[in-house]
Amino acid sequence: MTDTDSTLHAASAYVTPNDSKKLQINIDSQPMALVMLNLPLVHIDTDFFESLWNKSKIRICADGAGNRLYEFGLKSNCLEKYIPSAIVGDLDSLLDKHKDYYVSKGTKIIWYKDQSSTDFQKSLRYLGLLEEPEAELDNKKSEKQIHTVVVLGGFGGRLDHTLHVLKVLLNECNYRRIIVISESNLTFALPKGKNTILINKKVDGPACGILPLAGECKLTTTGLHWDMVDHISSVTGFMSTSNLIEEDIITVDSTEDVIWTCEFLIEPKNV
Ligand SMILES: Nc1ncnc2c1ncn2[C@@H]1O[C@H](COP(=O)(O)OP(=O)(O)OP(=O)(O)O)[C@@H](O)[C@H]1O
Ligand SMILES: Cc1ncc(C[n+]2csc(CCO)c2C)c(N)n1
Repeated sequence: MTDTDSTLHAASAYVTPNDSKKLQINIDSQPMALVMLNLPLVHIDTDFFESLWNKSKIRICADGAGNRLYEFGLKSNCLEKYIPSAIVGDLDSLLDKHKDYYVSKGTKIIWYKDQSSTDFQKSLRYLGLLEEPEAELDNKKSEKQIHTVVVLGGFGGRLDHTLHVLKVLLNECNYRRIIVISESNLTFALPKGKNTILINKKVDGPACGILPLAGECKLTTTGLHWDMVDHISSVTGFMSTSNLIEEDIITVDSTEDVIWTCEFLIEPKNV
């Protein structure tokens, strides 16, 4: 289905429960880690949240996200159900009452005091430590397992934080998959070269954009309403925003790492 040298992205199938595309490709092979950021959880469908939570092997709250999770748990009567593996950060936002509760339930509190990385970066740093193979056993080193990170709440709120999350997606895109789910978007980085994006029109689109935030690049695409052929794109020059998804498979060939973003809507049940 795809060129062998093309990077396959099946983000919406990966995060959506019971997506039939999962049957076609083995996208569940990478374990999921959930990283929650400090933004309101009010917009998220509770069934969708539960499915993400259950699929995740590791659940990390970035500092103040611990407060959000606590309030969400209290309001939806499932405080005990959602106990994070760790709360990570400089811990200037986490309330003592919430910290004490989660500690009593087994959550690890990880304090990184530096003031030059965000709590999102600190959360990824901690995840990296968890991924380190155990000490050698019988002269065999267990293999390092890289998680796909699903981030809840990356955008909206403060613009500096929002841009910082995008920067981190670009920084990490040649190392691990990170998928950001925000109020109405699904966003991830495409490493330079050929990319194939599998679309589920029930939840993805129609609006989408390709953001050349790592610098000027040349783009060739298929499957979009306004496709590009060797089109120069940059933040101060031409940038493809308000484009539309036409096909179930989109291809993007880029000379630089870029951000892919599309509308994403999980219809809440019982509405
Ligand atoms: N208003 C916001 N808008 C967007 N993202 C946010 C916002 N507030 C927090 N975040 C995200 O959630 C993470 C954890 O939030 P928290 O408020 O604990 O962060 P912080 O890094 O201490 O921020 P600050 O710069 O306010 O000290 C941040 O690293 C950031 O990625
Ligand atoms: C030039 C420069 N600008 C800003 C910060 C501050 N800063 C960046 S990330 C972070 C942690 C937020 O929790 C803080 C305080 C710095 N250190 N250096």
